[in-house]
Amino acid sequence: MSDKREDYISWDEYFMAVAQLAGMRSKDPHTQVGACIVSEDNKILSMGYNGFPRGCSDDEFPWGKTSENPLENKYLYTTHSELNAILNYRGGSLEGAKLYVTLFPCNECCKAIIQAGIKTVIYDCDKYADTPSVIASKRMMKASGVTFQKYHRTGREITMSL
Ligand SMILES: Nc1nc(=O)n([C@H]2C[C@H](O)[C@@H](COP(=O)(O)O)O2)cc1CO
Ligand SMILES: [Zn+2]
Repeated sequence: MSDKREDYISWDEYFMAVAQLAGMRSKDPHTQVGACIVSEDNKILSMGYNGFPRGCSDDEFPWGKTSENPLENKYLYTTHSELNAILNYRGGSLEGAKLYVTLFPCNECCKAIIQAGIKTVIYDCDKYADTPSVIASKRMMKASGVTFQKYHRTGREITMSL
């Protein structure tokens, strides 16, 4: 009998890699975010990335962020990866689920995460940690019993031929 492989990827590597892969679909030139929602028993339930809502053309709506006119910037139009992942799930309840996300959730997604019943957030980057949005998000997660933990990078590199 042959021994099993030992260099298989861990659950955390697997789900964060799926979140990263989803983020690669984003058209945002500055920040690409991906999310993957996983059940308590490690089944992938949903995925999402940041982008404009259905029907709002990636070629017609603005991707910039520096115009003085807010209507000419992306912020009023983008759906965040986490909200997309929640809304993409049509299978019922997300109660007790885990969310893998490449960037810490903002306060708006945080509210959706809490109300959807997601109980654990595993995030990679936290580049907006000092903003009121992320500070508020962490405050709400703590108050409502949603635990958040930083993903521990392993340094493993994965290459794929497509
Ligand atoms: N957690 C998040 N999930 C997301 O999907 N986003 C999206 C919204 C924008 O499309 C982009 C942020 O743009 P910028 O301000 O870094 O140029 O990432 C942003 C955050 C930050 O809280
Ligand atoms: Zn958000």
